[in-house]
Amino acid sequence: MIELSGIAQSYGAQTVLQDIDLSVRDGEFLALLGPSGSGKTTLLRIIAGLAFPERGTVCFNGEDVTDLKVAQRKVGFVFQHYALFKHMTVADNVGFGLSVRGRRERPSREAIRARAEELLDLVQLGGLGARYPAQLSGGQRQRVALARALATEPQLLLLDEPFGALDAQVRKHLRRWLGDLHKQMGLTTIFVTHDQEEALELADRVVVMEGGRIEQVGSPEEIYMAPASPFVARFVGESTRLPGGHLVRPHDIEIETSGDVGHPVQVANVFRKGGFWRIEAHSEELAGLIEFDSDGRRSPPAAGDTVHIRPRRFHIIHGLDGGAS
Ligand SMILES: Nc1ncnc2c1ncn2[C@@H]1O[C@H](COP(=O)(O)OP(=O)(O)OP(=O)(O)O)[C@@H](O)[C@H]1O
Repeated sequence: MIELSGIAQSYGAQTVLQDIDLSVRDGEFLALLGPSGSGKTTLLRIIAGLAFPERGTVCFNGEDVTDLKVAQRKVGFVFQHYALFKHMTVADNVGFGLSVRGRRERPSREAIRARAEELLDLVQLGGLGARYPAQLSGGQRQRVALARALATEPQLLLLDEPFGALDAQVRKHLRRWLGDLHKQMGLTTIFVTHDQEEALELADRVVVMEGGRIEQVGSPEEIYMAPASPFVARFVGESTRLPGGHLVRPHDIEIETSGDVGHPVQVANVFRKGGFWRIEAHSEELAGLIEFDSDGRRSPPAAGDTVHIRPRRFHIIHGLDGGAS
């Protein structure tokens, strides 16, 4: 169990984190999600022991580790820019954390080699230990970095945008793979992402951050279906504002074909979006465009048409009239 209490950090006049309270359960897969500059990486570095907070405490299993350095915390981490050692083979990269241990704790050379091979199998790179990083693809390199992080048997795994630099396909593939690996190993894992899809798909719980504060902590369903603030509603998933001020998911709006119930809107643009149509429309009551979706198998309304729309009942995001734009 990891417990952060009252964590605060600033750089010069800029407050980067304030009043951060957070508990992470054993075995949990937790996502820190937020826009650029919201403080995710700073928080992760404080949990790792790579940075030290101005105020607040970090506890691992009831022990105060706030002042302990990274090497004393038993954490493994993969940062996007924490590159592999180019001049070392893949196997030596994986075994690095073990080979630099003090003489008493250092396993034998053979044991390190065996452990590296075992971990390379785990990340599905068995047999590639003799290669150099330059002879691997980007996705393979990230898996080596993960194997390297796991080599020292950390009690906690920290990942900072581990797949950020990869193309969308590889990223999606590695995301699934990481989810499976977590299920298999059950290691407490905290990962930073600004990609809501990644957070919602992988995490047991998502921590949404903005401006150095936690806006909401919850399961992916809670975050998506019951956002605690307009910020969360806008940042996680798509939302659109209806006359009356409610925010609604575009796919939860339907066109009312029987009579004149619902809100009359005038269609401005229609786009094909995979299996459905995305429609943008104006309303006399609202500045800005309302977005909603229509079944892709039916022909969509045309620009200039007036249609009546209404939200399907249960998924209105309530109480968010203020602040929405
Ligand atoms: N060492 C530092 N010195 C000064 N300012 C810093 C330092 N590290 C971070 N900051 C500032 O703190 C704020 C939060 O940065 P942080 O990297 O934690 O955000 P983030 O949410 O991880 O963003 P990103 O997704 O862009 O990585 C930013 O405004 C950043 O410029």
